[in-house]
Amino acid sequence: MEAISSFLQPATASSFFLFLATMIIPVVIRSIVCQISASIISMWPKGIAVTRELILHLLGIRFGLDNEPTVVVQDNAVAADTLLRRADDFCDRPAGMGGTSVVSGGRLHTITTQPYGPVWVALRRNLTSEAFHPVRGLERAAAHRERALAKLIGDISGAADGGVVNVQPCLYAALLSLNMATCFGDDVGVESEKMEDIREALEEFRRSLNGYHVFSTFQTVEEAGELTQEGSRAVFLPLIRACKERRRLGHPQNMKSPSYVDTLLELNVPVAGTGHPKQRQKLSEDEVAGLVLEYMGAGTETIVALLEWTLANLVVQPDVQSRLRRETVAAGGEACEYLRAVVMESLRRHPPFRLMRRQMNRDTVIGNMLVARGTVVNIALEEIGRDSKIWTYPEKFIPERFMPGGEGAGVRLSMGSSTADAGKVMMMPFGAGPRKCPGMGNAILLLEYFLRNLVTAFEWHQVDGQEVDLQPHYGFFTIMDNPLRARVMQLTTVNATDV
Ligand code: HEM
Repeated sequence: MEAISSFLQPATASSFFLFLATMIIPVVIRSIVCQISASIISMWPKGIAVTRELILHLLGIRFGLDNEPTVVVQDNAVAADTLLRRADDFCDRPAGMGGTSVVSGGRLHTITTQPYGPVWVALRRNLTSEAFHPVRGLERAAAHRERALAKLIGDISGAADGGVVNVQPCLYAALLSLNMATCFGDDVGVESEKMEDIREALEEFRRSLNGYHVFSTFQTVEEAGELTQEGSRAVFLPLIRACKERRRLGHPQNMKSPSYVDTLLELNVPVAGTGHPKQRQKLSEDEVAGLVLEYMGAGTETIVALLEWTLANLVVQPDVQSRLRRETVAAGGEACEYLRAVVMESLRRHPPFRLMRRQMNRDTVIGNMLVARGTVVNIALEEIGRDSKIWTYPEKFIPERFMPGGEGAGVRLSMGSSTADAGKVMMMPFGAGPRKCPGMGNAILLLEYFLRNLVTAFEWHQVDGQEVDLQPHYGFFTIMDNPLRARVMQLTTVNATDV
């Protein structure tokens, strides 16, 4: 009693009521408005979902920075219309929020975060015309791929504890070493302890991204971004400087086979905001570090996640695994139609990005709804690939659907900017339109390369008493909630087969 009465001394009592007025009442009002907006959301036409932030925005009510007006497009016809027919209205990404901001620590230095304009064109063109050039770039990386595969096979054989392997760390180490080699080149000696620092920086990047959810506050994202930016500078700047030194000494490797960092150091980008496209400048070291983090993050996490999901499905469905092995062996270890079907089914069923974010740069009609400039548009990539109007048993992993006669036969992943493509949209794991993923060709090549070698080198089985759990963990990337453990049986000594 004494404690309560002293708590209610006149001065404290008035602070208590002030506390009620400032803290509790807005929460109550907010909850009532949210209830109203939730009912409006439930009545919204199918195909487009709106968040309560958009309703609040339309009602003229905003609660802090995290209340961005947001639309979620769930229908593939609406998504195609949005991304292709109205591409110019959707070519920006939300600045200062989202995973893009995490990557750049809140500064617009990566391809993903650049506003649609000349700097974005220069950075993106550099990636696609060099490292990811469909012939020159991908051939340049062939030796790196072979080394990464040999490491992967060795690690899986070595890590088998009574035949049981934790798959993800082996995949991660192989993809990391491959991306390090294509990013920095062969001779910027990335010794194992440096590799460990890099793994930790990316782990930090992944942790901060996975802790990030679509409706996180701006502050959370910014804090995570600063941490990541700091860690990645410490790790990547010495390597970038080593590349610079190698260039200064005129090392022959730069001429023959430039790495991604070599191309970035060579690049001249337009000076943003001057309006003079011919006025150009070199990238700063920090900008290069941001682009390196983007390359390493996007190129490692996505491929590792998809390979792990695919192997998990092959463990659960031994008949699919046997058919894949049989047809790959029949094709002389090379890519075959069924391999492509397995990869397509994985991309449909387990796209690493559940949502893709854009921000509208003018008032536009999406579906039948007029949506204001500045609204964040989320395209629900996962839901689009699981639309039961298009896919039979959409939740099941059935590669046969992509074989001749199946509902997905002939589906194209690369919707360009042509509006004629819009009718063919059935899934878009790589996005669509001018800002679609520039790593798509490389990603498919890597998925097919590692997968065909992994199924011909090993048989993959369930661990006795441990069922494979296909539950997803939805962070920034969609990964397995319970990482895959598999019992492996070595079949052959592998000769890496490359494209
Ligand atoms: C299976 C692997 C991958 C998937 C599923 C994937 C998916 C995506 C998606 C959905 C987007 C957004 C596209 C849009 O807004 O329309 C994107 C953008 C991007 N991806 Fe990928 N990605 C993959 C691999 C890669 C790789 C290997 C790299 C490069 C190392 C990469 C680099 C990028 C970049 C730089 C962007 C931003 C493009 C821009 O804003 O212009 N991705 N990716």
